[in-house]
Amino acid sequence: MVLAELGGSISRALQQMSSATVIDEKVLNECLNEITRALLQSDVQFKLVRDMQTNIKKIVNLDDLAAGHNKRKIIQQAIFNELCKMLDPGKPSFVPKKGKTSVVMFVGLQGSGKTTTCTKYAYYHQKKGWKPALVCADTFRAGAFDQLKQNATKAKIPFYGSYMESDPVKIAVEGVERFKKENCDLIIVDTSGRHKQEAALFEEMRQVSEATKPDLVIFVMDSSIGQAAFDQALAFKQSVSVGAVIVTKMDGHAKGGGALSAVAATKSPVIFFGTGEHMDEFEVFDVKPFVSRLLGMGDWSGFMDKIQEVVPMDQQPELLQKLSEGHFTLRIMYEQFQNLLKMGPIGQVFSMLPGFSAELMPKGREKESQAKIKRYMTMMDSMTNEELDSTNPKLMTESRIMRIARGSGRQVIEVMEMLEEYKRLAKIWSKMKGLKIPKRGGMSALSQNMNAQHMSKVLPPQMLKQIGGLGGLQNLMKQMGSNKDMMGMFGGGDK
Ligand SMILES: Nc1nc2c(ncn2[C@@H]2O[C@H](COP(=O)(O)OP(=O)(O)OP(=O)(O)O)[C@@H](O)[C@H]2O)c(=O)[nH]1
Repeated sequence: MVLAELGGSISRALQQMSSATVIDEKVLNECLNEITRALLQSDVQFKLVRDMQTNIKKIVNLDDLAAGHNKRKIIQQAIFNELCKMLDPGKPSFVPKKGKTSVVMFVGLQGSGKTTTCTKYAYYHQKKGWKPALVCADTFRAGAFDQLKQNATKAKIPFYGSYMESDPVKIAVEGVERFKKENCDLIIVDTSGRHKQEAALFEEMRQVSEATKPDLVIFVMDSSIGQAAFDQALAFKQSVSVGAVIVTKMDGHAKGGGALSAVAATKSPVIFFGTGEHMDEFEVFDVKPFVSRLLGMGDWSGFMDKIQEVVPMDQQPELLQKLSEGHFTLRIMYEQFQNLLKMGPIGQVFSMLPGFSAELMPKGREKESQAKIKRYMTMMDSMTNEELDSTNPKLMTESRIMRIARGSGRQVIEVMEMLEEYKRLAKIWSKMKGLKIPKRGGMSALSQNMNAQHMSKVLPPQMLKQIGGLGGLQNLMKQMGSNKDMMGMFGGGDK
């Protein structure tokens, strides 16, 4: 069962239970069985699911359920807490410090996405001002060095490897030494994989680890390996001292359950997850937002974080001011498109919003939307400053439209379509007029000042429908406001 479906199945099971007139043990058991089935289909290990069922039964008090309390919420909260508990190994992983040399070794089976993930990890830190370096100690797979070299060159990250040397330990040691001398603060060692767990692989891991003495060993796991996750993770943990997990390929038909099993097997936290083949399709793993997404509840804080990431802090007050004035120009639209493109795949961003499932923005359509945005921006590049900064649509005369089309090599009809899109957005923005702007806290503070009315006006209609209209949105926001844990989930509480 893919992630987006799990939330739906759990919601249905809860709905059925809350519509029963009397909630007795039998009804509760049926509901929990239904949820158990959904979790198993999402690849959560059988033993974990069984323990969770037992725990929930202990927590949920039947008398509370009968006394007119919100049964759904009580059980949903219990499931939420249990899943969070499963993903929390109780101790944090080693965290490298900027400016101080750390060696991080990556291990995992062939094809798990290890090499790709090494570069993503390096790139993520490089963007934050670190000085990372990559060492290719994978001498088993022909082409592994070329792949790492290509990725590293693209991201302008120094790398080390050899076409001639066949001893992975020797390469690893040489690479680490060289980058220590060059004062790199994050030395990443990519190791060999094998198609399956075999003694030779584990022996090689042990030797590389012994020789390079990594501060952290990261186990990379493909999220689509299903119920095999627990045993695979355990096998690696028994050979090298795995201290953290990265789960890859969480996009598309990913099942999230494997992550829970990997944590249980390695007693180490998941620290990042991969959501695509590109360098920036990589996210910090945060337990509460992840579980919230697993249960189809959205990840408001992740969405706001993305916005924080792409709208520079110094531009935020200005943008918020314009937002509150309902003053929307083509230039603002251009800047917002730029920000949107920086955010990465649009579907990935929208899937973080509560109630918005990935199904609404299928993979193929994302590319289409991005291409459209880029097309619009090319047309706007042919506009004058006056046109970009005006809110007066009358400036856009027929001859100007034809000129813009010619200048950007597009059809007149496409320019008109872009202007229609501008009008549609301007209308949405005009409804934001009068929104109270918080003095501090930028975008995330603003999100807490929005009321359901404001939100309903800016959300795409399709999405609003999915949440259950204005009523559904009000409920959702009430939940966000009335429950401390839920607040944490959506970024409003003391997470
Ligand atoms: N969709 C998707 N594909 C990914 C992700 N991470 C890696 N891949 C793809 O998975 C394939 C295997 O990735 P590699 O990085 O070559 O795998 P590896 O584990 O290093 O393989 P070995 O070097 O042989 O051990 C490549 O086609 C990657 O582009 C991800 O998060 N999502």
